[in-house]
Amino acid sequence: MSSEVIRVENLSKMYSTREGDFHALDKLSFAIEEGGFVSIVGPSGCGKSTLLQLLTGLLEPTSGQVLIDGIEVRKPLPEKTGVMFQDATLLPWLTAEENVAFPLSLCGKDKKESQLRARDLLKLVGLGDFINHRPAELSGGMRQRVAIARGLVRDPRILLMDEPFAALDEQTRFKMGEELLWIWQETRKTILFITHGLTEAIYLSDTVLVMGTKPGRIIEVIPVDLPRPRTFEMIGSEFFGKARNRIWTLIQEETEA
Ligand SMILES: Nc1ncnc2c1ncn2[C@@H]1O[C@H](COP(=O)(O)OP(=O)(O)OP(=O)(O)O)[C@@H](O)[C@H]1O
Repeated sequence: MSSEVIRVENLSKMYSTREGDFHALDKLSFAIEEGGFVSIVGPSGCGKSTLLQLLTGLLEPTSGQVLIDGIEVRKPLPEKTGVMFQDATLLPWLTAEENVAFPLSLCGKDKKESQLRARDLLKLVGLGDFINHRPAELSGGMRQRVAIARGLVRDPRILLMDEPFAALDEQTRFKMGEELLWIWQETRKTILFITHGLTEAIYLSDTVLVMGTKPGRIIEVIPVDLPRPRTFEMIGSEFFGKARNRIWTLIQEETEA
């Protein structure tokens, strides 16, 4: 039986600005089951990154709460949540292996053990032959794979991903999505994936949460009833087309409102 790993309850966030309070998120509520893959899409500025920062514990909610494993998040919990951003944010002077092992060195783990763990993860993401390469010697897709390995290094149950493949070309992006699904199946992590790509969201996820704007809120929950493994041909299916049109219409209505 699956259990709930993430619960977001009536989550609201106001930012104080020179013009007064800005209502970024309004009473968001949703839950993600263990091992689930949930994507969030919505118009620019609807509060996706704000939501992710609240989930990481980097930002405090104005009201409501985020629960991880039933416990309220009040500070970053790197042992529970791995985070990935659009920019791989690797340290340029470190090798791929050292970058992946870096979070372990911060919490005082044994160096040899950390190296072995980093090496295993680099193999998992297909970079076993690149452990001694520095970020400048890797392609954009490879750098993102190093960032995935680093996100997994403390073996968190949850991966929070904020547009991780947005800067990649279309083919690399699709390939990275396939690889992420494979890694997800291997590791059974719970993934929350923020994207502007509607096809990407549907292709990867069990559920797509569509956000509206002003203030940011969830306007529709779209279950993706497609079998796994997902295949490229599914993108041309009637279900896929309908789901994409539905999300597109919702986002257009929000941007025009
Ligand atoms: N620190 C802040 N202070 C004031 N307003 C902020 C702050 N951070 C974000 N905002 C505002 O909150 C709203 C939501 O921003 P956020 O970055 O979460 O949206 P987003 O959906 O991730 O946007 P995008 O899709 O363009 O990346 C925006 O209107 C933004 O201008």
